[in-house]
Order: sequence, then structure tokens, then C-alpha cells
Amino acid sequence: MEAVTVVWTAAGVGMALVYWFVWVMGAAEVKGKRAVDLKMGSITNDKVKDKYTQYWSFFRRPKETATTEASAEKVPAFVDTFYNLVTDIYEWGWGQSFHFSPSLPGHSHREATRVHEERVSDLLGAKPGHRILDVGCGVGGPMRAIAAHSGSHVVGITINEYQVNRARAHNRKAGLDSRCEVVCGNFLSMPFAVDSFDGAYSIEATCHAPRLQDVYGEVFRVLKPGGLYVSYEWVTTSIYRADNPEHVEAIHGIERGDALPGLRRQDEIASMAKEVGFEVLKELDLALPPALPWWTRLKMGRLAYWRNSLVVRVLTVLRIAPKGVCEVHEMLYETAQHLTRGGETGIFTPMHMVLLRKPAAAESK
Ligand SMILES: C=C(CC[C@@H](C)[C@H]1CC[C@H]2C3=CC[C@H]4[C@H](C)[C@@H](O)CC[C@]4(C)[C@H]3CC[C@]12C)C(C)C
Ligand SMILES: C[S@@+](CC[C@H](N)C(=O)[O-])C[C@H]1O[C@@H](n2cnc3c(N)ncnc32)[C@H](O)[C@@H]1O
Repeated sequence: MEAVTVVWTAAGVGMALVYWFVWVMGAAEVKGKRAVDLKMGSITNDKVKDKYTQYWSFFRRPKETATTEASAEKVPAFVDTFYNLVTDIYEWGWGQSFHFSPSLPGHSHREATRVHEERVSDLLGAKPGHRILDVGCGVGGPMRAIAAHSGSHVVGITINEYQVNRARAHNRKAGLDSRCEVVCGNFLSMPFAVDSFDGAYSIEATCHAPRLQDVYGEVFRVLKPGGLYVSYEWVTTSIYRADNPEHVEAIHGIERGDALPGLRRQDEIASMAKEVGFEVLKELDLALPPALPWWTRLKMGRLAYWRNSLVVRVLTVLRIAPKGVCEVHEMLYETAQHLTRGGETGIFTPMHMVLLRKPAAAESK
């Protein structure tokens, strides 16, 4: 074979491989976005590395972040940076719902996700005519599932403007924009009137609040008297031992890689809810048997992670994805190991469910 032919053949094979990795394999989740569209939220390409470094130095010691008042105040801004960095990677590799669900044998991840979301809707008794609040709504996967399942009107709030735009675009595409609204704001001080919602929920979002009472207090304020609130909380369980270095390493890893100002203990949640005035109707760790492990979805993807790292690297070299994406992706990969360890050892659950009620006789503040 002539040298020219060899060069052209090699180039052709190379191009085909890039095409296969980026376009065919690049969309890890059927409904996720494509690898070629990976952006870092509203951060401009030249600022991605700096923002990532700032994020990392802030969340390196999560417990300190929660305990000093001055740094606790900065948490929402760093959480916003975090979601600029990870939102597209989450959508690409996980889908439009940014949470875990117990596995369901014989069912896809998407179905397990939907069941976990519809459970919220059923616990709230959401129905047509109800105005329901989604506290920390992400790009709106749960909001659309709950609006479709219950016929209710859902208003979501997220601190991240990039997510607001993504969520609104998804709502339009799903034909649910007349019943799904998205607002950019801080759930520690919400731009909603007193007694203005029939129900509220938060799925794996309030763990970003330095003090749970602050976000629960806000939900209490905007709920109508008698209104219900369901929350899926990230917590350490009674198996966690602060004197076990392996436990501490896993929990710190989860906190660092998920923008958390210190995980709370499972047994603290109900009393914090009562502190702001809620009645606690139910409390249950949805990860406990007979539920099947939520972390298998993370574990089973090792090959996918390897492929994704390669895709991200190729895209960065080709300057299709901004510099810094590889570091963020690597951080998420490590976080996945810590989450898996947390699940396997039983020291952590991302689905401690509480069902709360604002008393019917509660006074509006
Ligand atoms: C509730 C929160 C987020 C929970 C999960 C949705 C995300 C936690 C860790 C994320 C991921 C880890 C590994 C990524 C992988 C390396 C990449 O190739 C594809 C995306 C991941 C699977 C990514 C997806 C979302 C998570 C599972 C927190 C922030 C409170
Ligand atoms: C892990 S995501 C979960 C999103 C959504 N509940 C879901 O399950 O798909 C956490 C969400 O909480 C939001 N959030 C975190 N801190 C916030 C704050 N102080 N105010 C408003 N939203 C916040 C993030 O922007 C993000 O949308």
C-alpha cells in the first residue's frame, strides 16, 4: 500500500472513532444532552479553571464552612458556581433528574426515578388546582413528572440561572410550560408570599443549606396552614462513626464533591422541622430494605466513566469543551466512589424522607 493511502486510511479511521465516541457514545443517557454541547453553565470558557479552583478551596473543609457564620453566608454563591460547573455533565451522564432512587428489578433507571418522584406527589396528595413548590428544582425532571402525574401547578426555585433556562426549555419541549414555572432565587429567602402554596417538596436539595431550619422555616412561611411538605434528605445514619477514618474519608469526600456545608445526622431532621413549627407525620429512610440499593447505578457505570473521561479529554483537546471540564469530571468520578462507599457501608443515605405539616391553626408571619 502506498504511504498516502495509509495516511488517508488512518485519518478516516481516526475521524470515525472520534465520531463514534462523541456523537454516538457521547449521549450517555438517552434523554441527556450531548457531549459536544457540554458548557460550564454561565461561566465563560476562560474562567472555568479559576472558578473550579475557587470552588475546591472553599469546600475542601466542609465542616468549617458550616460552622463559621461568615463562610456559611458564602455557601449559596459557591453552590451556584458548583451547579454552573456540573449541570451539563449531570444531564449528559445522568438525565434531567438530579437525584438517586432505589433500584427496581426489571425496570430502567428512568422508571425507578419516576416512581421515586411520583411518591412525593402521592404523599402530598397533589391534584389539579393545587399550587406546589419545588425547593431546589434543578433542571426540572421531578417537577415535570409531578405536574404530569398529579395535574397540579408546580413552581420551582433554584439558585442557578443556567438551570432556570434549561428547566424552562425542557418544560416547553414537554408541553408543560403552562403548569411548570421556574424562578431564580435563594431558598433561604424565597420571593414568595406567606401562605401561597398548597404543598411543597424538596428532593436532595436542602442538604446545601448550612442550617436546615433556615430553609424549613421559609417553606413553613410560604405554605398554607394545613399544607404538607415532603423532603428527601441527605444524612449520615446511626452506623456512621466519627472515630472511624474510613467513614470520615467517605463522608468528607461526599461533602467536598457535592458542595455540601456538612452533612446532618438522620436523627436531627425531625427536631429541626419541629423547631420551625412543623408537625412530623412520617419519617422513613427509603433506602432501607426491602428497597434495593440506590448506588448500583453509580457502580455499574465504571466502563461508562472510562468512556466519558475519554470523551471529555478528546473534546477539550479539540477545544469543543472548555478547559477545566476534565478536572470537574475527575472530581465527580471521585465523588461517585465516595457515594458508593457511603451506600455500601450504610453510613449514608440520600433519601431520608420526612412528611411534615404546617398546623391548620398556624399563625402567618
Ligand atoms: C443530589 C446531588 C446530586 C446527586 C447525583 C445526581 C450526582 C452525584 C454524583 C454525580 C455523578 C458522578 C459521576 C459522574 C460521571 C463521572 C460522569 O461521567 C457522568 C455523570 C456522573 C455519573 C454524575 C451524575 C450525577 C451524580 C450521580 C448533590 C449534588 C446534592
Ligand atoms: C442535587 S440538585 C436536585 C435538583 C432537583 N431537586 C432534582 O432532584 O432534580 C439540588 C438543587 O438545589 C438547588 N439549590 C441549592 N442551594 C440552593 C439555594 N440556596 N437556593 C435555591 N436553590 C438551591 C440547586 O441549584 C439545585 O437545583
